[in-house]
Amino acid sequence: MAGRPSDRSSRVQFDVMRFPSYAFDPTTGVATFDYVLDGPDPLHFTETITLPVPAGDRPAPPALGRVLDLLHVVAGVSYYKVGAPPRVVAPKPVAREVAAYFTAVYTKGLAEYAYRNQLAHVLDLVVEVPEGDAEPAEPVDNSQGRPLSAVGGGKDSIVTLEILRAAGLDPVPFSVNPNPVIQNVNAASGLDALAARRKLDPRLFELNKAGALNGHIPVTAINSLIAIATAVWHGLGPVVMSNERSASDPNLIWNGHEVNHQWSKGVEAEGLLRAAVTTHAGLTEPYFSLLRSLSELHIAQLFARHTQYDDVVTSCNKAFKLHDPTARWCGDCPKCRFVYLAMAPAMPRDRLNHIFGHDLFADEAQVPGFLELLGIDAHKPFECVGEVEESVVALSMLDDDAPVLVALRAAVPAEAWATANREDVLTPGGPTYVPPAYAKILTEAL
Ligand SMILES: CC(=O)N[C@H]1[C@@H](OP(=O)(O)OP(=O)(O)OC[C@H]2O[C@@H](n3ccc(=O)[nH]c3=O)[C@H](O)[C@@H]2O)O[C@H](CO)[C@@H](O)[C@@H]1O[C@H](C)C(=O)N[C@@H](C)C(=O)N[C@@H](CCC(=O)O)C(=O)O
Ligand SMILES: Nc1ncnc2c1ncn2[C@@H]1O[C@H](COP(=O)(O)OP(=O)(O)OP(=O)(O)O)[C@@H](O)[C@H]1O
Repeated sequence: MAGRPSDRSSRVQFDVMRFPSYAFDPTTGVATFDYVLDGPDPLHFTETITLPVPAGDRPAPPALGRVLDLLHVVAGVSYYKVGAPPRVVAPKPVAREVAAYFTAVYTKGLAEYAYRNQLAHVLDLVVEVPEGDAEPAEPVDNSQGRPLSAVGGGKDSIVTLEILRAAGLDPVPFSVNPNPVIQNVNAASGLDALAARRKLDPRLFELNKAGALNGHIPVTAINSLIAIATAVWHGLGPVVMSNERSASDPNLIWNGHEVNHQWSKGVEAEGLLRAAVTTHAGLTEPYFSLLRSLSELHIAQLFARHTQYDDVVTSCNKAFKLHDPTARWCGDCPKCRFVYLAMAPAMPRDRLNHIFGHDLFADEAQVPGFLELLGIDAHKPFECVGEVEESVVALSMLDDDAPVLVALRAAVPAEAWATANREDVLTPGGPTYVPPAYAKILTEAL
């Protein structure tokens, strides 16, 4: 069928998503991943991911190919969402742990997309795996290597980088598509960083412009596998993430399923990814989040110790858009409001306003947005923000009479104050996969 992309994506039914092939060139670091939404009138896509090539002709180890096998399937979510076919068929036989990870990424990772587009079947998908035995992986003991520390430009990864550095672990900063924010954060760290490039198939943007199905994808799962592939090729140790405790909390329940905007940052995704990589690629210590036990409020307090990033740190997601990004904080979105509130108890107001370039507590138009964070009148926004309790505790730690604070104090009901416990929010807790040696340095840093 000919026609504009919208005709093809929004009217044509696709039967199945397939993964025809991928290729990797170790001389350039370029990997190309092919996808097809199959049906009477199929759509083909190719994504290109360029890994940094290690110095000294370091050969690509077998484990690298194994990690790329996983990345091929996981990066397919961007293209799956164009048509949401009822079947997804993985390209080759894999172990149970790997199949479970694939299914979780396509269901839980796409839950917000499914909810917003009312595509209930997406949450019930089971990624099909061809018959046959998965070839076992050779064990690779990577636990003692230099950690690769994923840097996203925001406060959390800065805190991790500084904890690893202070412990003498000589971390290697790493980012996918570092934009000026990330480049400036790396420059402020003074450490030599690695970077990978990721290029979505431009066809996707044409289809989106023409009204194709679209929505949120679990981007941390993709960035994490690119980071693991880079660490493997460069002979580094574990990939260390900065995903916090509250990332595991769902935004809402829909048709009996949890919908979590941050699913691939959560602890369930972390455990499933670790199991998949260990089983399929043999790495003994592939990946963990150092900050998993901490609240955002706690991380903000740790961030406040490091003033050398004040001119560059940026957590606002609008600065990370592929097209027309803001230079830094937009000053008017849930993420800006949440991070501003979380940092406020930890630093003087003029330092906070210098970091943000905005005084959010002076702007009464922001009150409804802050009320949302405080759990009044809405579910947790589909954004990278902490728990309601963290926001209430942060507010309880502020005692000045800025106009927004006065309005918020008056609006928070008595029971919310009573249930928000500062001790709970600022005490590390919950399940983590942090290995003992790293848990020790975290404890020493707190
Ligand atoms: C920057 C951002 O927040 N983007 C979300 C936004 O997309 P938008 O159209 O406003 O801008 P772009 O990100 O430039 O995307 C352009 C189109 O490309 C599609 N796309 C992008 C990346 C990708 O890997 N695959 C893609 O298909 C995208 O759908 C656009 O059509 O709204 C989108 C729809 O809700 C979101 O999906 C975009 O989110 C990005 C993928 C993104 O990087 N978001 C992170 C800042 C983010 O949300 N991180 C979460 C963790 C989520 C997780 O589980 O990993 C967090 O930090 O808590
Ligand atoms: N472009 C990227 N490349 C590599 N890792 C990234 C990238 N963007 C985010 N990450 C990592 O993904 C995880 C989640 O990102 P997130 O944006 O929450 O973290 P952050 O930027 O460190 O802090 P903040 O929550 O303040 O924005 C972090 O471990 C972060 O380091």
